[in-house]
Amino acid sequence: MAAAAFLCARAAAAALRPPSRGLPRRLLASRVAAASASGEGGGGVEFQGTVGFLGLGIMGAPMASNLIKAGCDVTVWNRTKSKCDPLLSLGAKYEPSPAQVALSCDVTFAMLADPESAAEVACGAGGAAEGLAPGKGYVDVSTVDGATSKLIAEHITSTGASFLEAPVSGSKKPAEDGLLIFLTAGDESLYKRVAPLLDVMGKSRFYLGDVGNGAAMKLVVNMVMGSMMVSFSEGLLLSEKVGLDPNTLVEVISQGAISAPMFSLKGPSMVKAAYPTAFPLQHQQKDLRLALALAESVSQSIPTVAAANELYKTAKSLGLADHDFSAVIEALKAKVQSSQQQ
Ligand SMILES: NC(=O)C1=CN([C@@H]2O[C@H](COP(=O)(O)OP(=O)(O)OC[C@H]3O[C@@H](n4cnc5c(N)ncnc54)[C@H](OP(=O)(O)O)[C@@H]3O)[C@@H](O)[C@H]2O)C=CC1
Ligand SMILES: O=CC(=O)O
Repeated sequence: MAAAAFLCARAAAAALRPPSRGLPRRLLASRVAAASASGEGGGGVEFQGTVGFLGLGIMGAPMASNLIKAGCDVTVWNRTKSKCDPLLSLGAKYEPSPAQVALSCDVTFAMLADPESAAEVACGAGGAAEGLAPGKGYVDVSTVDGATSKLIAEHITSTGASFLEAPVSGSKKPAEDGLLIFLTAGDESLYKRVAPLLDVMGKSRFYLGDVGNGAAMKLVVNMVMGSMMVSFSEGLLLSEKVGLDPNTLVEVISQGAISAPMFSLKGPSMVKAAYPTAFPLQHQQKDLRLALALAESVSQSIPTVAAANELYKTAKSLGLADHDFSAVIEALKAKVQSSQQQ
């Protein structure tokens, strides 16, 4: 509990910290704005208690690590147990199932690969729901579709516990740096209760209302990102084909109105055909698949996303599922090659 109180002090201080001493002004503004919008007054909310973390992949491990470094009392679980070791070295505790983590913690976070694993870990045999009870909270930060999130919410709330969906925008590095953007929806009092924890892991947070809205926002953001990456890949390949230096294209783009950190970060390695994994390609394709279903549910056509999805599927079939999603450029290269052979 002492550790939790320490965390509260840190979180409140983070929300109020003058820009010159810490957060850039724009981050401070978004933090305070998000807090004000939810009626918290921008001063941070005290978190009291212990924290569980399920799923220690590319994102979950640094998020849990930041909570531990901030002084939280954290208990972890991961399907592949060895991934818990670095967190245990930092001071985390371990429980052998999601149910036991949820039983021993006040609030449990889950960062799983996809809808199937998120549902399994929350609702399956030995899942978190088995350890939940009134007064406890479950926060799912995985990227899933609204239907899965609602199913998990029903299961969790049937135990008397509270549920918040809170998918994140931002990749491996923002997760390491505590600069994620949380897109939350569901139980508002749980949102306020865990706000200090979100502020340790992220730079801003949005509360979007009913369960499903956070998932929908995340899918819309990621469908734009997935299409942007395909368009960028096409540009890199075309520039090379017409005799330009693709590195110069990256620099030109970085100085204009379509500049995006993603292009500057990934462009140089894409030119070298290197794709160190920050956001696995198979997760980007999953998000496009889920975004297409979301669009279909409201009869909206998203043809650019549909075309991009086909390229990610091709990239998966080329064995690139675990590479960074920027490896989608390899699917385009394969297309060019096969059209040249015809
Ligand atoms: N990487 C990124 O840049 C971002 C990812 N996301 C989203 O966050 C989520 C996690 O992504 P990320 O950390 O990159 O993915 P990883 O593939 O690195 O990690 C996936 C996690 O899910 C676990 N898992 C998978 N299947 C099961 C299962 N059937 N039962 C139990 N656990 C399972 C894995 O366990 P094990 O270790 O045993 O395989 C691992 O802990 C995804 O929904 C992704 O779309 C959101 C924003 C950014
Ligand atoms: O979901 C991926 C991200 O970078 O955000």
